[in-house]
Amino acid sequence: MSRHSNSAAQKKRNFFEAFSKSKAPGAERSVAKKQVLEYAPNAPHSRTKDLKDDLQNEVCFRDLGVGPAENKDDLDAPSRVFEEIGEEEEESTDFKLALLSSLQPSLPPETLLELLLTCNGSVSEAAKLAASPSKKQSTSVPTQSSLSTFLSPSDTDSTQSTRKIPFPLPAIPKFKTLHLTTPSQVPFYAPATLHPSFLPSELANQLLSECLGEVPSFGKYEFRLFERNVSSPHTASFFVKNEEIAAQHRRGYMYNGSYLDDIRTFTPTMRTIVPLLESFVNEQIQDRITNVYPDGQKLKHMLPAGKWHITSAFMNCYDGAKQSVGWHSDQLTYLGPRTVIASISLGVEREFRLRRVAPVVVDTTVPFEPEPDVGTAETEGKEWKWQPEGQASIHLPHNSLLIMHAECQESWKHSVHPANNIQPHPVAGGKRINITFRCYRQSLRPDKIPKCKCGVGCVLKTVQRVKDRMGWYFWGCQVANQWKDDEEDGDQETDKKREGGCGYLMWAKFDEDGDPIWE
Ligand SMILES: O=C(O)CCC(=O)C(=O)O
Ligand SMILES: [Fe+2]
Repeated sequence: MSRHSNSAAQKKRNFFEAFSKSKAPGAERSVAKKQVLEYAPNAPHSRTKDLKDDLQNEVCFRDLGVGPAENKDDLDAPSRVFEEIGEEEEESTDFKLALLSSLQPSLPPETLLELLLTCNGSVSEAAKLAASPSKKQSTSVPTQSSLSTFLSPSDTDSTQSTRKIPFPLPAIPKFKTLHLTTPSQVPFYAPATLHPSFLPSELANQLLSECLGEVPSFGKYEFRLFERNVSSPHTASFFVKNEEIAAQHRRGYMYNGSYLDDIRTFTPTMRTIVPLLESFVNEQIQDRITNVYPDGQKLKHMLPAGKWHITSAFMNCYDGAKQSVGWHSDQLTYLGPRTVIASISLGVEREFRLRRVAPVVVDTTVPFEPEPDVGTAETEGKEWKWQPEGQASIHLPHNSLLIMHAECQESWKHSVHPANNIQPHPVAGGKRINITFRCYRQSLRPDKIPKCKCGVGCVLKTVQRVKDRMGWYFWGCQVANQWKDDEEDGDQETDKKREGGCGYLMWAKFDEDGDPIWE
């Protein structure tokens, strides 16, 4: 049974934050017939330049290319690990493990493997990490431990905690993957906070067990990209906090033109951890306002401090090393601008990547004019040209909490990278479970959101690639990203219209606290 239905086409599947608990009957068959592509983050890059593509290209293929190696001395953070994209996996893992073992003979193989994974396969960096003082004190590492347990206090805290986090963040050189190996490094290179082990361990294990009970009935995201049906290489489902919110969702929450009709309520442990999350996340938001954002003020459109609360969550399951999620930013339709998302990881440790794709825009009511000294954009005459950047890589162990802060969805994209190897988790086996807890706004309920000319609820997005409009919000038609079923073939005119949608676009305005202003 599909999680989406639509009065016109019950079986349509959606993109963006589309969710399906289980596949539609016959989905496998239609997938094969229609040449469904599995959306892979490493697929060839397709650069888009205009607003139409901003609308259609929510998933941004990884912006890779062969370019000159950057000078590693350009950046001066000693504990950072850079790797050239494309240099990974030149030797087999066994070979690397043997090499690492010869450099660090006192460490057990599982420790060496975790080090190697954490360092994305770099033997030299893994050896450096293994040689750090706190590492030498302990030769056995608990399964799925955070990398922070390897590091001496000087690696984790003393240097970083006294430094001010820059805003906006400095650019990561293009073609580089910057491995952030300790939680304290994270906010210096990505708009995020990492807690390496958030819940009491019993509670985390209980949550994991409940989630593992849910995942067998999850389905893949299915959507349309560049006129082809595509399915995401992982499974997911959607949850809301209580029945009252579920009832609201059943009355019309849409994702790419279809109603979300299969909604689960939080499991008992999800409910238990809501207050813990809300209090920690609000604390972190306040800390960021005080210490990071300009003039100690919240960013325009952010919820006031203390107001972040959980209404809903996506639960994702990555079964095995190769399951992943491609580059995307989360759909803002019901979240509104400058949203904060709290993401808990359970089971197998996987690599989460973040890449800035647009300048950080603070005031979106006037045409964007970046400050000359931010180092995140460069000018040619009067035109601001966005420079492609490299990416930050954050390894998310069991029970870690990653907070994506308010600038994350508008200016950055994120992905879960396919892994070469994973270390199986004693309970989850090869699976990683991820729950992204979200705060939907009452002011952005479905009945308040504009409809496009196709009669379908609009999607809210940010302009990320069009000069002079960078950071502007718009309501747009999302029909082009609807999964197209077989039975829609035949009438060429109708098919053509469905394929491209109606092209509806309306600029979106929000007040200081991010609630919509309708004119
Ligand atoms: O699995 C993750 O860490 C990220 C999931 C995600 O990006 C999403 O649910 O939108
Ligand atoms: Fe996401």
